[in-house]
Amino acid sequence: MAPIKVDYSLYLVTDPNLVPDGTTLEEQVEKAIKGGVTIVQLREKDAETKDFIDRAKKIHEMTKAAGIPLLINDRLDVALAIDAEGVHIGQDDIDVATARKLLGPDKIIGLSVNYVSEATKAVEDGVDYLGVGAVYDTSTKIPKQPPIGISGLRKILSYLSSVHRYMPAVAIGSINLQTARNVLNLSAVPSRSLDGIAVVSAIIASPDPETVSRELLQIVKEPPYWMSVVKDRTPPAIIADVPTIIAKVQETTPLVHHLINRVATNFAANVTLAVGASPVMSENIPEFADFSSIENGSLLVNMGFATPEAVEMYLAAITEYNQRLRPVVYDPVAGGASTLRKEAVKALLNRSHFDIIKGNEGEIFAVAGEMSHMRGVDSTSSSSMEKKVHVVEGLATKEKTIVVLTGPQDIISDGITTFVLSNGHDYLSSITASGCVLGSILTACLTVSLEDRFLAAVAGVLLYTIAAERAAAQPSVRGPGTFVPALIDELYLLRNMCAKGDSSWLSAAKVERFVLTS
Ligand SMILES: Nc1ncnc2c1ncn2[C@@H]1O[C@H](COP(=O)(O)OP(=O)(O)O)[C@@H](O)[C@H]1O
Ligand SMILES: Cc1ncsc1CCOP(=O)(O)O
Ligand SMILES: [Mg+2]
Repeated sequence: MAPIKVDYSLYLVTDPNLVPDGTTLEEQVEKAIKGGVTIVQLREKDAETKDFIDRAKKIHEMTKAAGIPLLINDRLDVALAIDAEGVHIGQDDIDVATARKLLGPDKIIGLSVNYVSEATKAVEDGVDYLGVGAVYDTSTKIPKQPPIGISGLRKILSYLSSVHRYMPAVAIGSINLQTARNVLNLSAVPSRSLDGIAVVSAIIASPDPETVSRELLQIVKEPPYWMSVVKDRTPPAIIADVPTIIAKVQETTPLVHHLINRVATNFAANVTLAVGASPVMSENIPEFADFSSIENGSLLVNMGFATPEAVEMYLAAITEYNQRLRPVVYDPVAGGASTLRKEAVKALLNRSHFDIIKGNEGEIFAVAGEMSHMRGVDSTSSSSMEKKVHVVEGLATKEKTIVVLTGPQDIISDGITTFVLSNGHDYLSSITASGCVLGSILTACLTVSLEDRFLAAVAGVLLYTIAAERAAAQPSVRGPGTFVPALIDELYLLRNMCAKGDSSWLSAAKVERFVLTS
C-alpha cells in the first residue's frame, strides 16, 4: 500500500511525441511542476532502456525537489533502477500481484481501468489508485477501448462508493481547460467524486505548461460551479421574485444563441424579441468561440434536426459555452422518437453540462433513460403525476440541472424542490414549436438569473403560459392561426408591464409544490 498520502489532483502524464519544437520534455515537465502538478507519470513507449533511465533520473530530480511522486509507466525495471515512487500499469501490462511482489508494499501501483469489472479486480488485487478512461476520444495513444464518457466514469465512481476502503481515482482522456469542469463535476455521484484529472497533451504540448497547469489545478480545487444554494421554496416566495427576472431581461437584453430547427426559427426569434432579449441563429462552428465570449450571452440547443453533423455542431457549441461558464439550455426535441435521436441524447449528455433541460414527457423520459413513448415530436405517453415527478427529480439530481417537463401541466424541479404549474391554453398544443419557443424564453430568463436557475425556469414558464391564456381570450383570436400573433403581442405587453412594476397579471398563476410520498 502506498506509504504517503498522495495528492492526485493534477496528474501529469508525459508523452515525448507531443513536445513543441524548440523545447524539451524535461523543460515542459519542469514548468508544469512550477504550475502545480501534484504527480508525474513518465511514459516512454519507444525509448531504449538506457535513454529511458537517463530521462527518468533527470525527471526524478525535479519531482523529488518538488516533493511529488514520480511513477514510471509499465517499465518496472526502470522504476526499480531509479527508485521511483511507483508504477502505472495497463490491463495488458505486468499483472498487479507480480508488480507488488517486485516493488514491495511501499511503492505506488496504479492501474488503468475502463469498466467496473476491471475496477473490481483492481480493488481485490490491492492497487493504490485507478486511472479511469479514456473519458473522451484521445489522440495520445491508440485506444484499445472506445471512450467511456461521463456515464462510464459515473459507473466506476458509483462502484467505488460502495467499496469498503477508499480507492483514489483519476480520469484520463482529452481532459483540458474546456472539458475539465464537466469531467470533474458531471461524473460525481452521491458520496464519491474523482480525486483528480490526468492530463497529457493539454500540458505537454502547450507553449505555456506552467499557466495551463495552474489553471487546471484551480479548476480541480474550485467547488462545482453550478451548485446553487437550494433554499426551501414555496410558490408564493418564488412568484414574488418572477417580475424581477422578467424586468431584468428587458433591462439587459440577453443574447440568446439558438441552435434550432427550421420549423421554429422565425417564431423563436420573434418570441425572444417579444420578451426583450436578442436572438442570434448561427450553426457556424468557427464563430462559436466569439459568441460564447459575449457578456450576457447564452446558448439554446434545440435538437429538432438531430443529424450526426448537427450533433457534432451542438457539441462544439456546448464545449465553448461550458468552458466559459455561460448558460446552456437543452431541448431534446423528439429525443425518444428514433434510435438515432436516443443515441444523440446520450452523446450530448455524456459531454455537456446543461443548466436547464426542457421537453415534453416523451422527451424527458428519453433523456432520463425511461421508456419513452413518442410519435415524431409529440409525446404519446401519459404517466401519473407521481411517476413524472419521480423521473424529473431523478434526472435533475443526476444531471445537476433544472428539469422542465411540459404538457397540460408543467413540472419544474431542481431535484429537491418540485413545482407543478397549471397555466396555459389548449391552443399551445395546436401550433408547432410551442415547446421550442418556451426554450427561447427559458434561456433568456436563465441568463439573468444564473445564481437561481429554478426561479428562472418558473419565471419563463409563467410568463409564457399566462401570456397564452390572455392571448386566447382576445376577441380577435378564433383559432391557432390568429393565436400565434396574439401570443407574441401578449409576451411583449406582459414584459412591458413588468418593466413598469405592474405584475398584476401574475395573480392568474396556478403553482403548487409537489412532494413525492414514496
Ligand atoms: N393541453 C395543454 N393545455 C395547456 N397548455 C399546454 C397544453 N399542452 C401544452 N401546453 C403548454 O405548451 C407549452 C409546450 O408544451 P408541449 O406541447 O409539451 O411542448 P412540445 O411542443 O415540445 O411538445 C408548455 O408551456 C405547456 O405548458
Ligand atoms: C415539427 C418539428 N419537426 C422537427 S422540429 C419540429 C418543431 C417541434 O416543435 P415543438 O417541440 O415545440 O413541438
Ligand atoms: Mg418540443
